[in-house]
Amino acid sequence: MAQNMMLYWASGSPPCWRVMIALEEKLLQGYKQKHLSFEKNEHKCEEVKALNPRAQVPTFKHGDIVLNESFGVCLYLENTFKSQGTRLIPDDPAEQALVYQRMFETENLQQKMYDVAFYEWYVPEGERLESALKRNKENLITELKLWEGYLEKMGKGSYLAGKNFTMADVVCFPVIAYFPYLHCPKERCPRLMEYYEMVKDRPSIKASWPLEWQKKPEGPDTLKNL
Ligand SMILES: N[C@@H](CCC(=O)N[C@@H](CS)C(=O)NCC(=O)O)C(=O)O
Repeated sequence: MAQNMMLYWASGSPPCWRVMIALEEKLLQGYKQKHLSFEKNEHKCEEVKALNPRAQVPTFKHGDIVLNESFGVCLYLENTFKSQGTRLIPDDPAEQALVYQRMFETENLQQKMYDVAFYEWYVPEGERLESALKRNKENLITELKLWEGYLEKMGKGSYLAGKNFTMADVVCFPVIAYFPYLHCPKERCPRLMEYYEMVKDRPSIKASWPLEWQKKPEGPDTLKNL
């Protein structure tokens, strides 16, 4: 089944990681894959460009079907292989609504984390402002408080959208994993860090753990002063 799937991916990319977790959860191991290096600009190759006009990863193909948005790939896999592996989107309307809510809210957490963690990467030297970085940090702290509140409300041992591991966890875990990796103080998000500890050894997550992180478990300390 998975042999006619192809994933173009790069290590450490949260969008790629979430697709890989979904593939694992849906028992689609054995898919074809190409690991591309950002450093070598391999994601800009003609093979990817032919499928994805933005030349980004993940780029995913199943037979003749091409999908290159990570949330889209995750939803496609769940719908196409509903009864295979972990059920990631519940049928109950209220539960389903919460899964979708947390899934798409992840974009906020991801962007606000990037705006601090990768500020120097995104903003050329002459355009950097202390005041902008400070504002980005404040925005990220406010966002983290929301997620802390969600976990607090659901109680200890809960996943992001309730008592079961769902698509909300598939898409958000790779973003949450960046906080300890980039040295975010635990006090900023103690509940998220408890959640991280609970989920990090799940087989789908371990099987897809970023290769660079395996070699060097600590990343740069760009979230240290949050
Ligand atoms: N909305 C896309 C975003 C994909 C994306 O931003 N990919 C990044 C890696 S995390 C990328 O390919 N960056 C290289 C580039 O844009 O040149 C998704 O969720 O799949």
